[in-house]
Amino acid sequence: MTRVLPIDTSKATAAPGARVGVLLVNLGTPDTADAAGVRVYLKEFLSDRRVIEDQGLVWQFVLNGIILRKRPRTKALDYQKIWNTEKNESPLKTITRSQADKLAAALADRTHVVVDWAMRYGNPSIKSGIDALIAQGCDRILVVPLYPQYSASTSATVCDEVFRVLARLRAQPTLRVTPPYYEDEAYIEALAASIEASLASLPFKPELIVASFHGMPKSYVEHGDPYQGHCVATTEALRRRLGMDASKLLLTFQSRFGNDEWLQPYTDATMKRLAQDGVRRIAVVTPGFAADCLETLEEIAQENAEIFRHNGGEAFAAIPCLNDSEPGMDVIRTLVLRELQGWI
Ligand SMILES: C=CC1=C(C)c2cc3[nH]c(cc4nc(cc5[nH]c(cc1n2)c(C)c5CCC(=O)O)C(CCC(=O)O)=C4C)c(C)c3C=C
Ligand SMILES: [Fe+2]
Ligand SMILES: [Fe+2]
Repeated sequence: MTRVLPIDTSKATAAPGARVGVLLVNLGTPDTADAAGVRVYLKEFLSDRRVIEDQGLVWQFVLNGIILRKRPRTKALDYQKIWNTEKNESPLKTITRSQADKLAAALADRTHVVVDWAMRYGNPSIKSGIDALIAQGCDRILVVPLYPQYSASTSATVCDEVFRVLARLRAQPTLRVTPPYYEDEAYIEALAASIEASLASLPFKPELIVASFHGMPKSYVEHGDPYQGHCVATTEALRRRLGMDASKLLLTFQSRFGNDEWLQPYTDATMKRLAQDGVRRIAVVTPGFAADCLETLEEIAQENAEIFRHNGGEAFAAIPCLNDSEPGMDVIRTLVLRELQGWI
């Protein structure tokens, strides 16, 4: 008996040609800054087993009965504070698109390279990105998860989704995925340059700098996720490059979600403690985010600034992420060109 693969050939037939596709991928964000948009986004995000590892009945009840009833409304208000009203989209989308445009411009002399971008959750989806690259004749694709530090909840889930899309294709493109770049020279150099430039432009001199990374449940690391080690390696490399010790460049973890213990020290508790201990002027850098987003523009620059000031702090600066800046694009370009070797 002939076995027929259940393959979707509607859009994804490869055009003849030998082009190389580069797909930048970041986490994802709601399509609209209202409760309905945030609900759709959170439902997809928090139903991912890579993010919430125990998707059992208790979680189904908590997610559908509690979180998705309340959180979309409160988070929509947060998104409204940072929304790009000109483009009517989340900053994460604006910045990721610009990173892709600038990378395409930098690779313009390689006419057979096509650059596109996608979001792991929401839009534009990874499927639409891969379909578009294949439709332009790409038979090789380099996927670039925009996370300097690897974690299963971010980098691995990008690969999961890419492989789900490829699983439906008869004529699959050849695939490469960029590795985490948590201590690459270009990345550390770009972070250091951006910190030095920000410090030089501030109207005050911070007594210390806090490097705040997105947190995760401690148990994920105990089960083998290398994320914490990557964050430590980035921070230590930055300390060496800036000539600062652990008392001048602190490492913290933000964005705790739920009641489990997450990686410590927590950013918000550190803000409170520092201010109460008499620190008056600080700067916060967020090296784990390739682009500014809700977690940097609202949680750090607004919420944590407020916690610091409320407890006696006087001056707080949130240093922008590398985004599509010259040093930021240097990181992405260097990574992509290195991983495209042999293909271009
Ligand atoms: C268990 C939950 C979560 C884990 C683990 C997690 C890891 C993780 N996340 C990022 C990057 C981003 N997260 C963002 C938002 C966000 N993250 C979680 C939960 C977990 N993240 C939630 C529920 C949300 C949505 C906001 C909220 O409801 O609080 C974002 C911002 C997206 C945006 O729209 O701007 C980013 C980016 C990393 C790097 C990471 C790795 C440990
Ligand atoms: Fe997150
Ligand atoms: Fe947050």
